[in-house]
Amino acid sequence: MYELLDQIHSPEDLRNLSKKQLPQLAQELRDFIVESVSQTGGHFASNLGCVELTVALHYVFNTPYDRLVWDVGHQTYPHKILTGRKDQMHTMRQRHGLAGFPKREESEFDTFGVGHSSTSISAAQGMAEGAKLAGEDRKAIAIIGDGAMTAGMAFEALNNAGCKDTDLLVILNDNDMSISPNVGALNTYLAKLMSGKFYAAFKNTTGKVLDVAPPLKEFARKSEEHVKGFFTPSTLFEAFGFNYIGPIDGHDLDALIPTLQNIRSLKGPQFLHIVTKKGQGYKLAEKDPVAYHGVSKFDPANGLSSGKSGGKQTYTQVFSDWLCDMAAQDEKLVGITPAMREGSGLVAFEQAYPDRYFDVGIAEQHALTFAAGLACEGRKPVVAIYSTFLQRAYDQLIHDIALQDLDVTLAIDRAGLVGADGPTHAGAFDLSFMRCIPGISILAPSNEAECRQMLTTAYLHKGTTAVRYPRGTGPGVEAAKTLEPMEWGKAEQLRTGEKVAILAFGSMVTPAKEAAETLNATLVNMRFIKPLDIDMVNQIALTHTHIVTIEENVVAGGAGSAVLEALVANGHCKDVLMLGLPDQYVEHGDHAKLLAECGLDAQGILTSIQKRLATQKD
Ligand SMILES: Cc1ncc(C[n+]2csc(CCOP(=O)(O)OP(=O)(O)O)c2C)c(N)n1
Ligand SMILES: CC(=O)[C@@H](O)[C@H](O)COP(=O)(O)O
Ligand SMILES: [Mg+2]
Repeated sequence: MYELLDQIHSPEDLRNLSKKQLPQLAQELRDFIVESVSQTGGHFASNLGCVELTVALHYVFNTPYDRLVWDVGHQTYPHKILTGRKDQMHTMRQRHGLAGFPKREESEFDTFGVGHSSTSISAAQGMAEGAKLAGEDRKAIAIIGDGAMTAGMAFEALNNAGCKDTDLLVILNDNDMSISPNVGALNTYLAKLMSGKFYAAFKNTTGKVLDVAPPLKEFARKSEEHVKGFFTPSTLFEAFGFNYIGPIDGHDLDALIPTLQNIRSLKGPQFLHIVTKKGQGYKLAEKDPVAYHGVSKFDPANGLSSGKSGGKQTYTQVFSDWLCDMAAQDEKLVGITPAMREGSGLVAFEQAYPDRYFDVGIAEQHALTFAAGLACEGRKPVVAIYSTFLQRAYDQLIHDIALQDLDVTLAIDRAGLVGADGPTHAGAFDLSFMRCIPGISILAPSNEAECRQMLTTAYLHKGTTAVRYPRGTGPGVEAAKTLEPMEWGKAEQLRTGEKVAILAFGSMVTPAKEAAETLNATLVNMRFIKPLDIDMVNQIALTHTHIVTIEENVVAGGAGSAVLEALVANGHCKDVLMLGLPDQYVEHGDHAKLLAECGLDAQGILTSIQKRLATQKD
């Protein structure tokens, strides 16, 4: 039972509370998040850090008329709870349940769909300009973390918004953390602001007392100057044309609420810098915000279980081991991550080779062009990147790397569906968008051992190469300790059957095995999407009547399309069934169940082929 929280069904209810009741509400909200996320899993520490800010925003602003635009969106559980979704929190990130990120279809309070970072300022500015054009006085507020603030897109938006007189409020939620500790010059700069004249008291208090909270007179004066246009910038954000306010304690409602109320009446671009603690209120998360960034189910009394999973190795672990082993063999190897050290498996590499490790912040575009520069100087860059985030760096992949035939290896994790994070994070498109780039080579392993071998193969191959592998574990084929490459461009025929040939790519080789057995079909592990093994395709076409392609990528433009193109180019006219992800966004949920929904589990593959055969006469 939550005395106040149970009565809040919309922000209207929240706005009917007295200010005095808000600290209790915040405490209940925090308790509820601990209870609920410990039962469902999901993003955790950032949500605890955002409780007071969320209460204050919905209290002060007239949501949903006023637009709250959250960056990344992994910190929006308090927002979801306060906007009528408390009773659905137990469905978090499950199929047909609540999404882990804001989603426009889910609620009118979710003004903008997110998952990828650093979009909030642009979107909020668009909304603010839209309101102005419509003659409406609504407010637009972007809430962005210090990690998300490091991306180029955020600065593109500041650069644009700061020269307009549009009413836009940017709130920087600075907790000195990205997923791992935040990096870069901006982070150093924010730390300086923190330790400066404004904020001396915060660090040594329980977070309740501020020397200068709220600095109302100060910001009223500054904003008057700002409007008059003769103010001298003293922070980076002022130099960008914003009226800078802060830093203030983002856990202190007595500071947040009057500050926001005052800002609300100000005109032009406003920038509020708040300081929070990731994991606030749950000691274990405060102590280890990296581990508690995203969690699986846990016992709130004891925290995350520290015992090893004991299960199979994940592909990420295979990559992590390979990277360290290859780095030991080749001193030219350098490893790059755009802010995904843990997720991409670079922790061990950073520890062993700190000088050759580069966390460039949330900056995928920069990560690739930076790799290109290193390659120009004879280094051998390995960029570890999630498939979905590589989308951000498409031009850099073409223009800065492949076009110049630079020797860069992309280790593309989370290729295919990712499960609970849903469509914003699915690696559904990389085969399609990379396959058309001249000069690039693309490999997809069917198991862990092959993953290691392919990483070696790609790394030793001169030129731009990509190895794409899925989230989580594979079939459990233990990787060798050696660094042996495989034969370049050659597929592997796993089974010889009759009439039907299944050409499977990467993660789809294992589920295709059952169908191949049942149908007495030929099964080929294609291994290379580019260069495609044309000899194999020709030989299959000459000896089979039906060809089936299977991939964990959208069918449109993917690996099956490559096979189709090869068949046409070589004059084969065959019945081809192309299986893969559909031409729609696959929602969040359990990975295996989603694959089954897409017909990409063993049974689904068999059924699709049988249906097709039933419609064909040979
Ligand atoms: C374009 C993009 N790259 C990487 C990520 C992965 N990612 C999600 S949250 C996060 C850290 C964000 O840090 P911050 O904005 O400070 O929020 P905090 O987690 O500290 O609350 C990262 C790197 C992402 N969502 N989008
Ligand atoms: C919000 C975000 O982008 C990350 O926290 C992401 O959810 C991590 O995904 P993995 O769990 O697959 O590393
Ligand atoms: Mg942060």
